[in-house]
Amino acid sequence: MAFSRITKLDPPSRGIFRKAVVMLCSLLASFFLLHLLTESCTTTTTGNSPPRGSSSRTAGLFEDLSSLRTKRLVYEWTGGSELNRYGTAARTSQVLADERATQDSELPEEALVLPPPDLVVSRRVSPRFAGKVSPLGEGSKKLPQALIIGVKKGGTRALLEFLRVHPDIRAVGAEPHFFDRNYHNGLEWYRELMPKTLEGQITMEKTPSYFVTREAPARISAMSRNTKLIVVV
Ligand SMILES: Nc1ncnc2c1ncn2[C@@H]1O[C@H](COP(=O)(O)OS(=O)(=O)O)[C@@H](OP(=O)(O)O)[C@H]1O
Repeated sequence: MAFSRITKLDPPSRGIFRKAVVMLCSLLASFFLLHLLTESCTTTTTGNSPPRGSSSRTAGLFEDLSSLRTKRLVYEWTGGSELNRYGTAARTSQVLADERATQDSELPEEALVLPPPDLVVSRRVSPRFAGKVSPLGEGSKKLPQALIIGVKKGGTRALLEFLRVHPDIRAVGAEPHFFDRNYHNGLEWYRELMPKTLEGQITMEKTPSYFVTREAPARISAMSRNTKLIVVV
C-alpha cells in the first residue's frame, strides 16, 4: 500500500525520496564498513575474534581484551628483556656451577677430609719423636711410670684422658685391675698390657677407684719406689 502510494508521488517528490534512500544506504554501508574495520583491528590485536552478544558481554569482552593486551604488553616490555637477562644469568649460573664442580672434582678427596699427613703424625707423637715411630710399632713395653689413683667419682678418668692427649704420654684405656684381681699373674703380665713406648715417653694407667682386695694399696705403695703416683682425692 505504501509502495503504491509512493509510486503515486509526483516526479519531484520521487527524486527526493530516492536521494533519501541512497543516503540511508550509504550511511548503513559506512556503519557496516566501520564495524568490519573495528573487528579486524581487534582480531589482529588479540588473535581471537571477539564474541558477539549483549552490552554486558561486550563490557566483559573489553575487560578481557584489556587484560590480554596488558599481559601481552607486560610480556613484551619485561618478558623479552627479562627472559633474555634471565637466560644470561641462568647460563652464567650454570657456567659458574660447572666451574665450581670442575674445581671440586679437581681437588683431591683427601684434601677435603683429612689434614696433611705430617699434621696427623705430629698429633700422635711429639716433634721429638716425629719420624721415629714406624707403623710396625717400635719401642718397648715398660711398667707404668705413673699411676692415677683416686676416690670414687673423683674424676680420675677425666684426668687420664686429658693427660693422654700429650703425644709423649701412652696409657692403657681399660683398667687392668692388676693390684687386686690380677696380681698373681706377675709383673710380666702387667708389662705386656702396656703400650710400646720410645725412650722419653711415659706410660701411665688409671687404677680403679675401689679395690676388691685389701692388699692392693700396699702393693701399689711397694711399687711406688719406681712409679709416680698421682692421687686424686
Ligand atoms: N672436671 C670435672 N668437674 C666435675 N666433675 C667431673 C670432672 N671430670 C669428671 N667429672 C665427673 O667425675 C665422675 C667420674 O669420676 P671417675 O672418673 O673417678 O669415675 S670412677 O669413680 O672411676 O668410676 C663423673 O661423674 P658422673 O657423670 O656423675 O658419673 C664425671 O662427670
